[in-house]
Amino acid sequence: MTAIIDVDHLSKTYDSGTKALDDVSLTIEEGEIIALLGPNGAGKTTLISTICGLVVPTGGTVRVGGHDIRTDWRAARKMIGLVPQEIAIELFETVMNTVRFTRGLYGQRPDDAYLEQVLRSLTLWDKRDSLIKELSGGMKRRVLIAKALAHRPRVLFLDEPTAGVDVALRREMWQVVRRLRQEGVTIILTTHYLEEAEEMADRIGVINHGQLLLVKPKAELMGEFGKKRLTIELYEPLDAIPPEITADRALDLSEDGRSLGYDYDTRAERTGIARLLADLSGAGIKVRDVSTKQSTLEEVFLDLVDEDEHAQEASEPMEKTA
Ligand SMILES: Nc1ncnc2c1ncn2[C@@H]1O[C@H](COP(=O)(O)OP(=O)(O)OP(=O)(O)O)[C@@H](O)[C@H]1O
Repeated sequence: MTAIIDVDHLSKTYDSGTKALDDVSLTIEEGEIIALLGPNGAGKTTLISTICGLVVPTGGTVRVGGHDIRTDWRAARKMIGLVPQEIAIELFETVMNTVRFTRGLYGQRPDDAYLEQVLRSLTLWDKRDSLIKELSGGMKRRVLIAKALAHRPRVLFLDEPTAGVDVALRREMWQVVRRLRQEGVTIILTTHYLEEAEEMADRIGVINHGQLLLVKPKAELMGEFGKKRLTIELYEPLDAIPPEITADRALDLSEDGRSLGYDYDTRAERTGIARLLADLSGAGIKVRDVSTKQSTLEEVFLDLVDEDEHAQEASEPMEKTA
């Protein structure tokens, strides 16, 4: 695969003094779907807006298809489509005219055959002559995608594509995005829905305080940071875990004393499960059932952000309490 976007040591400090991006470097391969996760105010929109040339960086460079977004912005922008967070479109215009107009804005020749293909792929073709104000919220969102695709970009940015959208519509949007990827469009999306990233992304980037904490293939992220929890149900309740069992293990006993919880790292060469079960048996503790649960992306994400918060706190100078 070849890199279509190359972000190198990008920084942005707004005039207000807010440091929204702090030395972000990121390479995005052609044809992938990458999800950017981060809490409110982490810098996701700023990163997208800077790559799209809407926000001027205070440091670093961005190249899109080899074109620098500042010195060669016309060529860079042609390759990009942006679906913004807010629905802001002319309500008294038809769907078809809306996308035609956007194509014109990019200085491209009319190409109704291509726009028909776009509207069909977004199941908007039947609505081509409807006014935007007559459409449902989900259809309006799809018009935003159609607009972003009107000039045939190779990279599509989706800023929280399903914020405030119901579950059925969210799944529909996911299908739309997958279809676009099949057509070869590279997709960068920001989301607050971990399920969305888990469902769709090839790679996941986590942003906090303007810094890119990591970017990893989804499977690797889940495997590397994922922990598993083993639950051991007991025949007889325990008042406390015998000391010879606790040893140096991360074990906990449920309130009713009927089950033991054991957290282990999926990366570890030895999980210690066999030894734990042997020790339980040796102590005469009979096991009724065992089950395991893999941590979700949500838990992995919260752990990462939490770790970063602690690291930030530790690096901040202590306030004087005079
Ligand atoms: N135009 C602006 N002027 C000044 N500060 C801004 C501007 N836009 C964003 N910020 C600040 O920069 C930081 C990053 O904001 P940004 O919108 O990029 O975060 P985000 O991760 O997209 O957040 P959310 O998930 O809430 O959309 C925040 O502290 C925000 O208040």
